[in-house]
Amino acid sequence: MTQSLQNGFTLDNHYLRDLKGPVPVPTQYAPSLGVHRGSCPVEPHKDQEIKKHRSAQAAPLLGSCRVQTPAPMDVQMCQSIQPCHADHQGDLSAGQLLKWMDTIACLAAERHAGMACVTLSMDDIQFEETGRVGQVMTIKSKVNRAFTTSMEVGIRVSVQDVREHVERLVCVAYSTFVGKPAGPQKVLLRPVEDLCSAEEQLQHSLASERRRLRLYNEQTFSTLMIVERSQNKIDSLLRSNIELVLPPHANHHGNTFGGQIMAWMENAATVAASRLCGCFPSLRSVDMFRFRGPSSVGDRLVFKAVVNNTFNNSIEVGVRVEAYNCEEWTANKPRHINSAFLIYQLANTPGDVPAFPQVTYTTQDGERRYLSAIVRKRIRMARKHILSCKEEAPLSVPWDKSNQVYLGYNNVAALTVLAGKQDWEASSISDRVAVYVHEEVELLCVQVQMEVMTSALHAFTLLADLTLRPLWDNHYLSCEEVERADEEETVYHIKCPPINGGKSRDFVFLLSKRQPCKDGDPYVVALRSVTVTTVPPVEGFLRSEAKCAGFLIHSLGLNSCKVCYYNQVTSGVLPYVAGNLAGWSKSMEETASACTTFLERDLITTLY
Ligand SMILES: CCCC(=O)SCCNC(=O)CCNC(=O)[C@H](O)C(C)(C)COP(=O)(O)OP(=O)(O)OC[C@H]1O[C@@H](n2cnc3c(N)ncnc32)[C@H](O)[C@@H]1OP(=O)(O)O
Repeated sequence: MTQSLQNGFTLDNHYLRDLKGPVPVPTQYAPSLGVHRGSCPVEPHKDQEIKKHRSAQAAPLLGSCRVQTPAPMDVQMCQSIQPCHADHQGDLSAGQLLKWMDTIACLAAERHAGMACVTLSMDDIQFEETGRVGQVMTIKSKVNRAFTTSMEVGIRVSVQDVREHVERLVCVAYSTFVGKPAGPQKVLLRPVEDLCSAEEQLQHSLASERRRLRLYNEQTFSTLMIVERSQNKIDSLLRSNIELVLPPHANHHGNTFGGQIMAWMENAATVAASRLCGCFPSLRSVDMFRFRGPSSVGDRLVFKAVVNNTFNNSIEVGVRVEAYNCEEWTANKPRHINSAFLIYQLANTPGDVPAFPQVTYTTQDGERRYLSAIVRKRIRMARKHILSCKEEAPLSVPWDKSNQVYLGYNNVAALTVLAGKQDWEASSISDRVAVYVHEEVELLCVQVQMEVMTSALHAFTLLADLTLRPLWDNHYLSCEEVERADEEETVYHIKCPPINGGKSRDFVFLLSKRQPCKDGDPYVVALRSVTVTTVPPVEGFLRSEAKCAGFLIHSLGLNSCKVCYYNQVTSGVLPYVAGNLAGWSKSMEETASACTTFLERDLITTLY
């Protein structure tokens, strides 16, 4: 049963949702020990441990204060979309949605911290749907994990047409909040405990991975910001907009409401995007809003929006927010309080090929923004795949010797199709190694090209013997031959080390190798996962799968060749390439160099 409360908040008999003011707490949600939430009773002996842990957590620490608070719960808001929330086309304005999301996330954060909190950042958001006037938006939030002084709040937004009873997902977002310090001391947060459901546990562990990504993102942003400050040129496309912060724009602590700042940013970006396109592109995603410093009533906020680059079906608009109080305004000394990048797409009407006008740059600063938009697109793509953690249907096919011809053909054909894909984007290029990525809707592939000073046949011989791979690839702990069907098809069992605190993994691969049929054809070494009854799951290893991977080796002359490695990224492979895709690791380049060195050494003679 659900009761309606003011401002669209609801309180139901499963979750305490309205956190405004002193709402009576049902006994099962009380923070006292020994009580349980939902179906997760606290065992008596654990009860003592938790008590000890909590009292330790509650002790004040040097230079900080520690707050003891009730366990975190879902907070939920339902809003009926009114004309005042919508744009001129009757769609819910993204700015209004951002305000609701920020409010609801803040309430979850404040419940966990037991004190006033401020938004530090809101991560990338991908909007899957929009809402229309008359529909109902449901926005839920929950603290997934508290770190030291910051905590991650997960936000889920869905929309429902009440006549249809079908709820559609609008977006999932993650905000970071910190306790609002009363003085110079930072507030240390107690950890999130009593993770009952598998989903809560999953989100708790994923939160630290997401944190890693956002802190890495922060470094990238700061580098960009340093360049921006040092170059004081304004591109012709840059548009400025000013807002005066009035009392209705403040939050419940008297600072400028974060949701309002995001809504103004979205407005500035939308104006820049629609002026460029001459139509109304829709906001599809946002690259992290980072609240760098506070602003308050009376500040003038200047929003500088510029279209950085246009791609095949999207454009990126950068928005920078500068705040001035009266004195700063006179002295022309702004405070940089926020920056974000917003991605727009044209609505796809059937038969329409969306086309964006090309952006050209005329200044050095314009060029920097143009190029960094390309880099951000790649990082965004990587983060999307890393964070989506999609469950896949089983990818392995049963290995059956009687079906060897078909399986081998299938293996080689899949690699040939993968290699034939167009639109590979360069990710890193050095003298002898180049890494490329290719993305389609649900598909992410990587390609590593190496120039090797050895004959194509020599490289093929070494690469087609997978038992040699641990000698140059430190992603391989070991590789054992399981079954050699004939000269061309062999099944191997590979064990891989754990990465980034994950589990060790193992794979069972069918390797199919082919010599060129005619001059100019490449040598082929194709790999895909198979299931073999003689290799059951191994304790301590997570059985993982690869759908399509392998090498194409092109001869460039007697003693040189180009080796191209391809991999269609699956959830089992992703942990090993995630760092590369997001830009914090160079492991692919390092492995490629090790491979080149290995192929150029005359190992055949030493090993046989
Ligand atoms: C009703 C909705 C609520 C609102 O309207 S709030 C109004 C809008 N927000 C604001 O005005 C806040 C403005 N910002 C600020 O005042 C300061 O930046 C703020 C939030 C106090 C933080 O300042 P500092 O403490 O100096 O920041 P810090 O560098 O020491 O980091 C503190 C914790 O944050 C983390 N952090 C840094 N950059 C991050 C990022 N990009 N994304 C997520 N987390 C990030 C950092 O690791 C640290 O966390 P931890 O202590 O390791 O747990």
